[in-house]
Amino acid sequence: MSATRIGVVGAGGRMGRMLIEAALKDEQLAVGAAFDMPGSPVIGKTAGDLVGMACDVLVTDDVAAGLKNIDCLIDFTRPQGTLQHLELCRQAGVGIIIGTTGFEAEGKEAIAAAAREIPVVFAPNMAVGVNLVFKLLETAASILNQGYDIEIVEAHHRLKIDAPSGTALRMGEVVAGALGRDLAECAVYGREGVTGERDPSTIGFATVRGGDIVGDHTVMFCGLGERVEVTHKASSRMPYALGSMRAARFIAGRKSGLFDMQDVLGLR
Ligand SMILES: NC(=O)C1=CN([C@@H]2O[C@H](COP(=O)(O)OP(=O)(O)OC[C@H]3O[C@@H](n4cnc5c(N)ncnc54)[C@H](OP(=O)(O)O)[C@@H]3O)[C@@H](O)[C@H]2O)C=CC1
Ligand SMILES: O=C(O)C1=N[C@H](C(=O)O)C[C@H](O)C1
Repeated sequence: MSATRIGVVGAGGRMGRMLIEAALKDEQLAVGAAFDMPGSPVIGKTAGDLVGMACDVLVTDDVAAGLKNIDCLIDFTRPQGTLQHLELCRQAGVGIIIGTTGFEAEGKEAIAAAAREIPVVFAPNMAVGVNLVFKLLETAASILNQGYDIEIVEAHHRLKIDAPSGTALRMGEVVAGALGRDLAECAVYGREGVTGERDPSTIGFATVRGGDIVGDHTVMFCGLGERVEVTHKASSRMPYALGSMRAARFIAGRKSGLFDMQDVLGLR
């Protein structure tokens, strides 16, 4: 069987480089294209240059042209860029894996609409461990469903631009869903001043930003006399990249559909 050819957009970014490295080490995948922003210092370099490995695919800013050389695009950029790339993929009939976070509702709707024509994996966290945690949270919330206050704490590096993280928000959705609540109605994003006593129906979020923290998430179920904490800590971005490689293999040969990592990992 021939290798699935992937393209990486945002190739010079933290995740872009990790994705190229993971794909070059994967015998079932090949790097067919690499893209970054016009004017980026990585344009004109090879994908291999970015990771110190052998690969002479040039980094270009012409996504539309490069889609001809790939079966699937992997996008960890920014919502505005991702939505442009999504439209190009839709026009070219190429599948896309979206790791970008920070979308508004309109952006999520555009992704769902495109998935009616092309295969899309869209997940705020591609790491297997985090996706296991989503399942653990369903169980925890369904058992600790009364008398426990839920607080979600996340910590990331100083360069992260969105908050709370996409993963923290998904954790909130999972817990809210298991408790029959709507996160949009019960989320509290930070507290300041005289807040009054805690409303037991709320799910609180707290965000830490600093240094080179790769990504920590803790969901706390705080009762009287006991507290359960479910924590995931990433010490490398490679688990996100390896999950993305699994997603690339998952959509190979599919015609359309909106999937997440629970689908890719068979956890649904
Ligand atoms: N789902 C998951 O498992 C994970 C998701 N993420 C998410 O992935 C995204 C990227 O994270 P990270 O790699 O740390 O970020 P970086 O800033 O390191 O990389 C982003 C890359 O995208 C490029 N870019 C920025 N804007 C655009 C645009 N409009 N069009 C095309 N390219 C663009 C940047 O180019 P330039 O540098 O020239 O601006 C850069 O190469 C974030 O949303 C993050 O939350 C991160 C890790 C895991
Ligand atoms: O920006 C990051 O770094 C990360 N972003 C994702 C998120 O917002 O959840 C995933 C991971 O936590 C790293």
